[in-house]
Amino acid sequence: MSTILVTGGAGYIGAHVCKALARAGMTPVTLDNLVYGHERAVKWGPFERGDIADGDFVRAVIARHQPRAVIHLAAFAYVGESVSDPGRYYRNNVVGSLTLLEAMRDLKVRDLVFSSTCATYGEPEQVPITEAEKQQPINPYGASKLMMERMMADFCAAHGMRAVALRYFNVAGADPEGEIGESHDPETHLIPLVLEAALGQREAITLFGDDYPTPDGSCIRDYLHVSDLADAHLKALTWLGGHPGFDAFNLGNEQGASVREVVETARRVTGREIPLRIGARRAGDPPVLVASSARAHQELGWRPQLGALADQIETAWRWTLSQHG
Ligand SMILES: NC(=O)c1ccc[n+]([C@@H]2O[C@H](COP(=O)([O-])OP(=O)(O)OC[C@H]3O[C@@H](n4cnc5c(N)ncnc54)[C@H](O)[C@@H]3O)[C@@H](O)[C@H]2O)c1
Ligand SMILES: O=c1ccn([C@@H]2O[C@H](COP(=O)(O)OP(=O)(O)O[C@H]3O[C@H](CO)[C@@H](O)[C@H](O)[C@H]3O)[C@@H](O)[C@H]2O)c(=O)[nH]1
Repeated sequence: MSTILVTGGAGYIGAHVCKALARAGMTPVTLDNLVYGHERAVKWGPFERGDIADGDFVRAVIARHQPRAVIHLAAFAYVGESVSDPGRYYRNNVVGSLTLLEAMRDLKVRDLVFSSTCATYGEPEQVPITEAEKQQPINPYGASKLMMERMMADFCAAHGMRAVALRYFNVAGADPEGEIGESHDPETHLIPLVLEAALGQREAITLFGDDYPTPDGSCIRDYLHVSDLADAHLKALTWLGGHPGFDAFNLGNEQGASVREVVETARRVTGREIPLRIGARRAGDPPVLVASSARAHQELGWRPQLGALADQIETAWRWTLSQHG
């Protein structure tokens, strides 16, 4: 059986990746320090609690489990916080990732799939965004992810590694079978906050800026279901086998939805009231981020199945109800 080390496997996306790996007959080994993750989400394969920045620990985990590849999701991912506390982001996402890369180099684990982000593009010149777009991040979170991409490319060139950066757009929804979902504390993502408002746990949702250059004035994002995203990791692992060096893929649905549209869709799906207040813009938010995933379709043979925003919100709503309902 093939063993895959999954850093951040106790987190939202990582747990869905572990489930997909197990379903495909592989053994995921979760490495997570639980700073944001949950031990109860580690349901498939062994759990190693610790920090990616602890080189001795990472080396011991690799020596013990002999993974054939690493999927690296462990990171801090709050855009707003990265603007107010950049050191926290560079330390965890850059220094921590470098420690992991060095451990892989030392123990000769060649293959790496990395959680990157469309935030590495900053404010794109062309939408939909292809991989050819210039990477000019406008917040430290995006910059920290871009730095890791550069380190990966250099390690591939110097040490014969094979690595792929998956540049996710906005990840949404929950496991359609209801086993896992999104449970962040603090929660900053739009859809879970909207659903908390639908549940009555939060008075209203604040719209961060209604004066963007978009048709309804609110920011547009490309929402991708977390199970579709998990599937792309499996496809990327297979693809790496025949492709030495570094490469990157944009992963999205190629459709934009505005914040107002997300709220409207959630009202329809839940049948509940969701009060909306207009607030100020949030620092570091580009107006429009929509993917071109043509390369991922062609090269990886990946196609999202849950493209409709209403379906994505529906899975998240069922998860929310199961946790709080
Ligand atoms: N959620 C999104 O929309 C989105 C979009 C683009 C990229 N990403 C990236 O995907 C990855 C996963 O995101 P998520 O939404 O699942 O976040 P998450 O916070 O739920 O998961 C991250 C996990 O990493 C762990 N972790 C953090 N630092 C660690 C460290 N130093 N050592 C060990 N474990 C550590 C946390 O405990 C957590 O379980 C992140 O790298 C994020 O940047 C997320
Ligand atoms: O209470 C809220 C929360 C969010 N938003 C807006 O909703 C949109 C989506 O915000 P959010 O769900 O916080 O996602 P992003 O800030 O777009 O960031 C996510 O998506 C990025 C890729 O686009 C990833 O890199 C990040 O890790 C991930 O957190 C943005 O325009 C926000 O300004 C609001 O108006 N009100």
